[in-house]
Amino acid sequence: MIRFDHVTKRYADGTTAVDDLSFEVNEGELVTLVGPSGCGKTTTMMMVNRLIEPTSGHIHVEGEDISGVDPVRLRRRIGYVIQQVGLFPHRTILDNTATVPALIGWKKSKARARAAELLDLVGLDPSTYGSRYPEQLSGGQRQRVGVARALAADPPVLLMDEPFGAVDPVVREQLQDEFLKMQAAVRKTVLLVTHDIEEAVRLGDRIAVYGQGRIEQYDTPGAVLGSPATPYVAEFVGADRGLKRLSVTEIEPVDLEQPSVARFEEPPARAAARMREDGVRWAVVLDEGGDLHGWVGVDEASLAGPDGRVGDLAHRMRAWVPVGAPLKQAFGVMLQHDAGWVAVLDGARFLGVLTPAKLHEALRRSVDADAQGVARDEVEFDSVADA
Ligand SMILES: Nc1ncnc2c1ncn2[C@@H]1O[C@H](COP(=O)(O)OP(=O)(O)OP(=O)(O)O)[C@@H](O)[C@H]1O
Repeated sequence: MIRFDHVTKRYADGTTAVDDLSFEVNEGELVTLVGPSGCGKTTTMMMVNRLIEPTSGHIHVEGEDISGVDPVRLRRRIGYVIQQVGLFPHRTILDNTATVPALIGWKKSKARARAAELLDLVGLDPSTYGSRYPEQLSGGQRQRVGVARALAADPPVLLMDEPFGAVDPVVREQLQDEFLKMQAAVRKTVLLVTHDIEEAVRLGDRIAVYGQGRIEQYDTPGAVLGSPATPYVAEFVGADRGLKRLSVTEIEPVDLEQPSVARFEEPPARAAARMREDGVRWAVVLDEGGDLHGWVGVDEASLAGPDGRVGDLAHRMRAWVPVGAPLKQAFGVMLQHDAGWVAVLDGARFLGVLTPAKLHEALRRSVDADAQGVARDEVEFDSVADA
């Protein structure tokens, strides 16, 4: 979708900002360009919409060599979001958002309807915010308008230069979440520049880690954090990359342990006998369909009368997460509830529990899976406990 072919940019003063760069961004993919100040990220991005011309090499967008495309026509296909947003101060939010559709000749009513739709998409109610002026919005809200405006003419490609850089960390995280949700719906091809490795990891399907004018590693967040290609990348992603990796590694069924099970309808005494046999203090309570109804302790099940059902004794399971959630979330839930494990659910269905040992194993398994280029359940793995 976007392809760089041996692209070099040398400025007039001799600075080589980008040095023989080749990489490709697939359709619908969000690629983050991350690296220290002055490494050439913005130059890379601005060559895509021809605000900067390469010294040599070729860039293709949607299969077309852009050096032959009229820049104005090219930019209509490419939304552009920058940190300073650049809203027109004397135009309403609705008119600001409708700028590009109006420029390319849409009827005013159609352009405004589209703008209202986009404002809604970025979480700003057009009936409240549409008639306001930029100075009447918070920084975070202005940033959202910037995103809405860039999407207004429905361009296939979106370039974003530090789009969430100007807001505080809490708002930034919120904007990132909203943007990810939106991207899941609209699936644009996105190049996003950031100097923040956390942001790069959080947003990118793939990350390009820049050294001086060059990409040092181009891979998924998991792979970059798990197996940095060079000492430079390792240094850049930081010593706490194991922690960062927790937030990009999803819980999979292969990571889970199966605890003792007590059936919802069975007599408590029977469940208690089984728990004693298994040498455990508690069991999860499941119905016939495998849905989770909480947990029950061995002592209370032993003490219950002969007529009851396990289901009547079940305690609510507070420590749980959905399958596919990041390991970091599971870890957070464990700490929050001071629990030694968390239940993992697929809807209401119980899949197993994640323990700290299994969490560690999942992390190691995902590092190996990325290094070997295979799925996580294909990794041959000797756990510490087996050794
Ligand atoms: N017009 C210019 N003339 C000369 N050198 C320039 C020009 N624009 C940028 N540079 C230099 O090119 C290099 C790359 O700049 P670029 O803006 O692409 O970096 P960046 O990675 O986006 O940095 P930042 O994160 O600070 O924005 C830097 O050394 C910069 O000083």
